[in-house]
Amino acid sequence: MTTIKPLLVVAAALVDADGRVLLQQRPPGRAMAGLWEFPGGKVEDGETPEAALIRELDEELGIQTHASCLAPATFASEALGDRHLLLLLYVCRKWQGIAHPHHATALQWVRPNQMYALEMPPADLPLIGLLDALL
Ligand SMILES: Nc1nc2c([nH]c(=O)n2[C@@H]2O[C@H](COP(=O)(O)OP(=O)(O)OP(=O)(O)O)[C@@H](O)[C@H]2O)c(=O)[nH]1
Repeated sequence: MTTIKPLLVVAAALVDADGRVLLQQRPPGRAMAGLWEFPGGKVEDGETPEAALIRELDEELGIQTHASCLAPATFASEALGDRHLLLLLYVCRKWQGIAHPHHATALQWVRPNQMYALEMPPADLPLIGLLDALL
């Protein structure tokens, strides 16, 4: 029997005062290059999901937030190569600093209904309608 190891990833829908959400574009030379994704990344051993997301937001965007500002919103479950991706999506409306693309090719602020026109990872597609209904 094949054993499938889950891959735990956390990501944030950072929402601004106008209800727009921050997406970042994956850089060239990596899996899913050019696609637009929510900032975040893998949860490392010994980390809580919230600590991982706070770390990733600082590393990727240079913004700081707190676990109390991360509201669990929804999740995605999708085959990813020989792993199975479980992506926990949080909504965050409060942070310090201005987001800059430290790793991404570009950033953009979009309303959820504008995401349908963007190329996003397959796991993210079911999240669009859920975010649209939630925000
Ligand atoms: N951050 C983020 N990752 C996503 C999204 N959707 C999605 O399928 N993923 C996948 O979840 C994993 C995120 O981990 P990561 O960003 O640390 O992984 P990576 O492969 O880019 O970096 P690595 O060099 O650390 O392995 C990637 O396989 C990525 O393709 C999303 O909206 N945001």
